[in-house]
Amino acid sequence: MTAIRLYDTTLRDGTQAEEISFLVEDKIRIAQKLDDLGIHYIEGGWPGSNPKDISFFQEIRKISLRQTKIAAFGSTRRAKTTPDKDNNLRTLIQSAPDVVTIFGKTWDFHVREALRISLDENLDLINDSLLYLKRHVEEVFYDAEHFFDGYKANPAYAIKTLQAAEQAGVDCIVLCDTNGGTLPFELPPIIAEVRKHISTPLGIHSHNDSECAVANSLVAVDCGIVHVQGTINGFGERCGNANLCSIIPSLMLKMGKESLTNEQLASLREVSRFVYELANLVPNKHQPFVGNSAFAHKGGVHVSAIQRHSETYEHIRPERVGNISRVLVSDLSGRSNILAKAEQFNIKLDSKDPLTIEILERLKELENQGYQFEGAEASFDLLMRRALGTLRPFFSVVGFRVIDSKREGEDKPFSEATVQVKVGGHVEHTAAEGNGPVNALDHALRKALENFYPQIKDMQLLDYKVRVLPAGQGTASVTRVLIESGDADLRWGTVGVSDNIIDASYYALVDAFQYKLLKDSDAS
Ligand SMILES: CC(=O)SCCNC(=O)CCNC(=O)[C@H](O)C(C)(C)COP(=O)(O)OP(=O)(O)OC[C@H]1O[C@@H](n2cnc3c(N)ncnc32)[C@H](O)[C@@H]1OP(=O)(O)O
Ligand SMILES: CC(=O)C(=O)O
Repeated sequence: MTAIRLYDTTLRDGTQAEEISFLVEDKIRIAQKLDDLGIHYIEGGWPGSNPKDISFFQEIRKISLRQTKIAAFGSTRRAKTTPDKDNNLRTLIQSAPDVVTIFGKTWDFHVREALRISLDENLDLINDSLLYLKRHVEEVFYDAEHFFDGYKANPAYAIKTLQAAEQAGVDCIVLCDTNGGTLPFELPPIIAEVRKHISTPLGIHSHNDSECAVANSLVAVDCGIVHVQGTINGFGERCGNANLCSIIPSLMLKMGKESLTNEQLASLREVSRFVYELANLVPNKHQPFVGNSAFAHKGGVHVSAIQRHSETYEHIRPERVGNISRVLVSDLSGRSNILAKAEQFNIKLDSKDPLTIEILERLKELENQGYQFEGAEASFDLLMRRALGTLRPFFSVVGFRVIDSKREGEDKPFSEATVQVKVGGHVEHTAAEGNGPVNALDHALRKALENFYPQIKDMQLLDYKVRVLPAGQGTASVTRVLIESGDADLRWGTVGVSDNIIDASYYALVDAFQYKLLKDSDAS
């Protein structure tokens, strides 16, 4: 088996993505996480670019890492200077990394238009920059920027630029698809030609502008490339970089390549989410391998089959990358979805039980009204228990009223809710103010229920989403409210639908409180 060296550039190319910026502390934490994951090289930044990146290299030296080598990134020297006087090259050496990676121009068009120098001058600056670095740094990598576009425009010159790097004794030459326009079938003949002229180990760095960055990286490995660059979650300039969260499992589980241990591979989803969290971005649900939906089964035909054998609709075992299989319920469900959910909620249900069909029909009817249970599993659990007649009625709401008013000269509107809640034989009448009508209703319901169920105090409303569903033929538009609640142990979602937003919120809130009481009573 060939071992593949993984080179992560989340902290450099990843930060070139719109909306992504990491503090030095974030970069250090991500570097430690990637070290635990087993990444071989971490490109920490461009020290010649900004003080934050200089400080990353100062700080990371104080941290003991298991096996990862830290790489600093920069460019070949500027045309009008010499390597020893070039500020960028000097800063790279001063940052004292394990590895230096510099990029240089391969494409004659770029040499003429971007650098505005002659083709020979460019060969000199690639060669003497790398020779100079090799004298000061143990391991030096060369990123051949725009390699594939350069090769297509002028193959002889593109190869000469790689030879200029090879003659300087670099440790790896990385073929870059900088503009991300290369398609997978174009790589094998080009890489085969490169291998006739270059014996230095080769790497790949692909961008995702044609949505082929992962495919191109895998094809390159299939052509004998041994060093793969990419980022966690595919963050990177424009449409992003090659996504290591897809490349790593494909290399290990499909191509039989050595890179991480199985245990490290099983932490991939956690690493992906950690990086999303520090980037302050919502994880992409539909991300292959590590996303929430990567192994979520919705169609009844799929659910029925995966219950017989999971591989019928799963390309790998989700546990291999730290993910799980999930069954969703919707109007595309069959009995298998209902039975799978019942099992998840510890509810005994038989496929031949007429109640299974009844629940399925009720589900489809509610989805037709605008309900959606994919993000509201707690409401679906309650729906099943109501249908089975096993839900303990912890409380009922006799009625509520919400007032929202604003007077001239007042900054904010005033919101107040009153509710009448019945618990056993007692009716509790409470009123509360809130920051908006739904918040007031939430406060009033809590105030009433806390007298009977003090554990309600532990519960918080974490997220509130409203969606106005377009009117169908002959029907008014309706509002769907999804609420996420949580306590110290769990988070759960509930849903309410009505043509009135307060009423829709009321249904979702009542389910949220019901579910809290149900789960606490099941646990006791
Ligand atoms: C393919 C990639 O993703 S490469 C990485 C790209 N990342 C970044 O650019 C982020 C960090 N960059 C920066 O902080 C800044 O651009 C700096 C500090 C590097 C340079 O800033 P400035 O000196 O103000 O130059 P500016 O950004 O305007 O232009 C880029 C300069 O680099 C030169 N340059 C570009 N590529 C190379 C190269 N491979 N070798 C040498 N010089 C290069 C350009 O010719 C231009 O110099 P000039 O204006 O003297 O002709
Ligand atoms: C080096 C690099 O980031 C690129 O060519 O895209």
